[in-house]
Amino acid sequence: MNKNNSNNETNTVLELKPMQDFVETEYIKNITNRGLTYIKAGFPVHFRGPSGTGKTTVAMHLASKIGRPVIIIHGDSEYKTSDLVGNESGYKFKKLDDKFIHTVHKQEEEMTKQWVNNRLTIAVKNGFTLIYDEFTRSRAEANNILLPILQEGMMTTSASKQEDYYMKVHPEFRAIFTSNPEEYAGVNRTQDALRDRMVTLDLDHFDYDTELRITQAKSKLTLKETEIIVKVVRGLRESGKVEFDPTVRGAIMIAKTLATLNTTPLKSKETFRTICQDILTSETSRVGSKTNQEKVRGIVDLLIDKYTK
Ligand SMILES: Nc1ncnc2c1ncn2[C@@H]1O[C@H](COP(=O)(O)OP(=O)(O)OP(=O)(O)O)[C@@H](O)[C@H]1O
Repeated sequence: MNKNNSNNETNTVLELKPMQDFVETEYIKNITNRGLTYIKAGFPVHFRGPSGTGKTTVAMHLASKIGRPVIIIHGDSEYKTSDLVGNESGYKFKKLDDKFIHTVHKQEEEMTKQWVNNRLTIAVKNGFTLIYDEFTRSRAEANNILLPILQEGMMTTSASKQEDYYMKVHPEFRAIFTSNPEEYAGVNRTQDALRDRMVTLDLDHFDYDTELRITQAKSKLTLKETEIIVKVVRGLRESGKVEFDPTVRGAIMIAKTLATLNTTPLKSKETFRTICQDILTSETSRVGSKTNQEKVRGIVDLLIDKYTK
């Protein structure tokens, strides 16, 4: 295992196994198969969509289908190219014992700077699958290094003075990207240039069947009880009156909280109401505006009455 001394993160190589409660509906199969087709054709795939639309999960699922070891990078505005590629870090000490002059045991310490590979280099060199989650969060200057990798199959380790200045990308190297368009701020030429070199698949909130099955898989409530939760969450989303759409995460949180309390929407409508109000106002109004929260409460109340009759 390699350590990145500059920020103390671990360059973990993962062997992805299928997720235990992974839900594979027609929608998920379709998006995964499309992704796999482009990967097989040699193109990087980019899953783009708002928060909670399953980008990271689909990326991991696709990576597990590719079947190679996986390296994950999470986009970060603080990243420099060296955080992706690696840098010279610390010193390697080598002690020399001069055995020829027996009377004088001369000891020398030879110091050589050590190159520490970071995750991108490890993936490119060994032909691993790279998942670059939320890549647009990193600055364009840091991501610049990806252009020749995706375009020419060549990595230029210009951030260093290491010997192999140009490194050929391993033929089994594959890259999967995710991004959230809500976070994509303004004109950023490198990010656009990168996007031209990948196939972007847009994800939206899950269809009813997928959202229902994911919520049920995570909570183990019955299908009938889970349906009520999912209908309330979708009803709020489809009302078009909220600041931020509630996601499958809201439905999962409500269902898991009810399961922990050993109750259900039909067993205790009032507990269900309180939990929905708390979780859904929290998910949909991020600045905590009272007017928005009141609006959400009103819509949620009506939806609960409608679906728990
Ligand atoms: N196919 C699936 N099977 C089971 N659970 C899933 C599936 N897809 C998504 N989920 C669950 O739905 C939630 C949201 O998914 P995920 O984190 O992949 O979305 P995302 O679009 O990457 O979100 P964000 O942009 O906020 O990171 C997670 O709790 C995840 O475990």
